[in-house]
Amino acid sequence: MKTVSELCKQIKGIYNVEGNVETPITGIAADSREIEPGNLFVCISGVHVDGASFAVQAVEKGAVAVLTTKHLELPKGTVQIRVPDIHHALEDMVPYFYDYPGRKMRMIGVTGTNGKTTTTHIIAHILRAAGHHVGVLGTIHALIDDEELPIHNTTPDVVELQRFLALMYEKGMTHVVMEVSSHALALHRVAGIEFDTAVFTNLTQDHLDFHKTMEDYVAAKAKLFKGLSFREHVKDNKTAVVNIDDPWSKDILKACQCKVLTYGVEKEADLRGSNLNVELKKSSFDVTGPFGSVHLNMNITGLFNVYNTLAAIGAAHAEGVDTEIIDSAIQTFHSVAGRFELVEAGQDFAIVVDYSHTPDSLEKALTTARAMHPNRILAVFGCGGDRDRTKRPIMGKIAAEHADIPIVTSDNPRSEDPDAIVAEVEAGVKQGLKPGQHHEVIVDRRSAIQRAVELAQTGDIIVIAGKGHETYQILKDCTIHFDDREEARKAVLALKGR
Ligand SMILES: CC(=O)N[C@H]1[C@@H](OP(=O)(O)OP(=O)(O)OC[C@H]2O[C@@H](n3ccc(=O)[nH]c3=O)[C@H](O)[C@@H]2O)O[C@H](CO)[C@@H](O)[C@@H]1O[C@H](C)C(=O)N[C@@H](C)C(=O)N[C@H](CCC(=O)O)C(=O)O
Ligand SMILES: Nc1ncnc2c1ncn2[C@@H]1O[C@H](COP(=O)(O)OP(=O)(O)OP(=O)(O)O)[C@@H](O)[C@H]1O
Ligand SMILES: N[C@H](CCC[C@H](N)C(=O)O)C(=O)O
Ligand SMILES: [Mg+2]
Repeated sequence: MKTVSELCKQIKGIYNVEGNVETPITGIAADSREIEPGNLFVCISGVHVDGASFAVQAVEKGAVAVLTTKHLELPKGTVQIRVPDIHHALEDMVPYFYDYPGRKMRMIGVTGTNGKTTTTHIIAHILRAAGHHVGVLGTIHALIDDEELPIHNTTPDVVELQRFLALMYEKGMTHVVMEVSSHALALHRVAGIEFDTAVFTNLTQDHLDFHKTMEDYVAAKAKLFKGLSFREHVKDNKTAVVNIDDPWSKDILKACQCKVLTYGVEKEADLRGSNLNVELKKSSFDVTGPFGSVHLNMNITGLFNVYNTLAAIGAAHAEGVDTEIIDSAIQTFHSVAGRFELVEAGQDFAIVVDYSHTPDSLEKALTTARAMHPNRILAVFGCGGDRDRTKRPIMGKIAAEHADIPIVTSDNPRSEDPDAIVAEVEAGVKQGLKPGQHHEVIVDRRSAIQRAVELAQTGDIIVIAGKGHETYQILKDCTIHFDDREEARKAVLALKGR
């Protein structure tokens, strides 16, 4: 526990305190619904609401102090810490409050547009095989060894993140493998963490609603690698693991002042994959690296997963794991939920549920399906509401070019009109269609999946893209339970029962 005075001493800029500075603080929360007695409540002005409007509620729940930019009318006795910039103050205070857990464990960060979740899971699997206690933070969940905890964002805000890290340290984790999103880097969510190994997977279009340009997007990603140069604290021995085949790797390499390990398939690299052989449920490839050459058999498929595996091998190597352990762990790794996941309900065609929700990942998923030499590919996909609109027609065109039958549907429309979103996607589909090629638009996702199953013939592959592991559909007024895997299975069983 620390006092208000101790916390305030960390603030690098100006601040003003009203109330008893010796008040002890039991925890920090930016969400009034999560306040526990003795906590400091942080008022964040968000996209939807101003956290300050929940300050009174937070105090009623037991908050003893409030961090705010403006004077608030609060119950007597509540400490008010006023700062000009909440985010800067949080960066200074929160990691200190939790005793900098991100400096006491080996921290491995993975950034890039696609492949972060998959790569973090492969790295964690290898580190566990080497006998380490590993925490994982990312899109699907947080893992502390094999204990699973829910998470709000791919990379949570500084308060939630430091709380997770403190818990991981307390529970004996020696390593943390985490996805570091560009939002997190731009919004300083990873403040106070000293990364040891950082991985760059790739950079292609996404999130331009937030970053505006690709240059701004890569600059955010590069921050992770600049951070590897800090020599302020006790850690040393830092490595950047970089996909050299990606054209944006030049910008990442410019930011690195530490050891670099490159990986790739096309260009000369420290770790190079070759002789790829893909099947629906498995694949194999050769990897040549500092340790010589090995042939690897994997239970995951696709060229994109060769890249993810090379990245993971590089990170594990940087973390000092023996080559034999790395090789055998790769061969016992099983896929991540919702990433090229097969739905098998006795049908004579394949159904793949995949989390591709960007132009590049959709193309990768469809070309991987094509490499299986299917009869035809049916692609059921959509684009999220309240997200980068410019990717909609691009994804539509890609689906038309790489699938035989594109079926446009809804994917978390959020506050937007679902009909308007699918219309923007369909405009792109029309640009990519070949003469005589059939396409459909079915706004209701359940009906779209049923339709694909009805249309499927022996030897086809249906790729249901965009939602992967998600078990919900976010609509304007509510979020409903929705799971592509369940829907596909139900659709097959219903068809068989007819
Ligand atoms: C645009 C964005 O980044 N939004 C994040 C932001 O939400 P917001 O600004 O809308 O917050 P808000 O709802 O207005 O609330 C403001 C404040 O009031 C507080 N509040 C709110 C309600 C209440 O009853 N009591 C209360 O105290 C909230 O806790 C918050 O501190 O702050 C929230 C709390 O930290 C985040 O969960 C939320 O992420 C939303 C869910 C989101 O979807 N973000 C995406 C764009 C994102 O960050 N994605 C990246 C990349 C994903 C990837 O590509 O892998 C990620 O890392 O997840
Ligand atoms: N290295 C890669 N390059 C391109 N596409 C990939 C790669 N790895 C995975 N994909 C595709 O992207 C989808 C999402 O993969 P994954 O969840 O690992 O990425 P992510 O970066 O964590 O995504 P998010 O930004 O949503 O967190 C997969 O379902 C697959 O279709
Ligand atoms: N991390 C991504 C996930 C997108 C998943 C997709 N199903 C959608 O809702 O657009 C985002 O928040 O943009
Ligand atoms: Mg992810």
